[in-house]
Amino acid sequence: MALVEATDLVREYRMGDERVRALDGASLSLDGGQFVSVIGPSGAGKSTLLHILGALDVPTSGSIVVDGVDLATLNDDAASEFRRHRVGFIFQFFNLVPTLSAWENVALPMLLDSKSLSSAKPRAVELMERVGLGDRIEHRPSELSGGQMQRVAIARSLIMEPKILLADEPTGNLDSKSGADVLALLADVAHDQPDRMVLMVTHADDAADFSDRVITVRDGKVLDPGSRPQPAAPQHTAAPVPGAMWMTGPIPRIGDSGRHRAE
Ligand SMILES: Nc1ncnc2c1ncn2[C@@H]1O[C@H](COP(=O)(O)OP(=O)(O)OP(=O)(O)O)[C@@H](O)[C@H]1O
Repeated sequence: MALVEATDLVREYRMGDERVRALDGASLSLDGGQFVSVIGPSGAGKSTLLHILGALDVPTSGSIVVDGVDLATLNDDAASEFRRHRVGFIFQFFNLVPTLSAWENVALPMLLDSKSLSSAKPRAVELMERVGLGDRIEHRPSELSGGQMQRVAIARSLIMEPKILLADEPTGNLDSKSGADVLALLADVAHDQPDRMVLMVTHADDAADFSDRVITVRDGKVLDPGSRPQPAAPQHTAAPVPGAMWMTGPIPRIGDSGRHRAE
């Protein structure tokens, strides 16, 4: 079974007497181990699709199953549990807490899951090293570049070992070099584990260069709904991004540092 199976998703918004169909029968099948870009014109329904995949929103009709969980059946508590443990979110403006250090930002999801700061630290530091920022763990967000802040956000999104990473315009606020580094890191993260995937909504011109698959959304529909694995990200392996030497090696799992998350 695919990691993500969406069938005939409809999301309708009511604005007074008017109805807007943000999604209008969108279907999609996605496998693990892939970096998938979602492109399409403004207002096509890309963000709406991403929100539904991440259990931030529910469809008006249609079915959405992620990692074997039927999201339409979840109550609020179960949806929040699903988001905490199975989904990582990455945003255009990083959403880091300015008063916390970089590693504390990375550890935050574990604190929200009732872990102590001290027990979360080794894992947070491991992930900071994984994204190439082992020498920036005590820096505050204001002391980091945009690209570095986004790498902290990626480390944070990984700390609960999610099955899907959802990124909404993650390079929209970055220069092209930092943006390419972030895209290469996301591709690397997707390829690390066969049961994890990264889905990114983007307008970036070079996104396709790093993606295993590019999906177009138009008028609330997915134009290519099939699951179609393609050769793994040729660009960043064939032609490494300059300065991206930190993008090697598997992401350490929580068990590697002797801790376990509560289920
Ligand atoms: N909360 C809402 N209430 C009413 N209409 C909404 C809401 N959210 C989205 N829409 C409408 O649904 C449609 C799809 O919006 P969506 O944000 O998914 O598009 P998008 O493809 O992500 O666009 P962009 O590339 O500009 O971010 C748009 O017409 C939008 O105005």
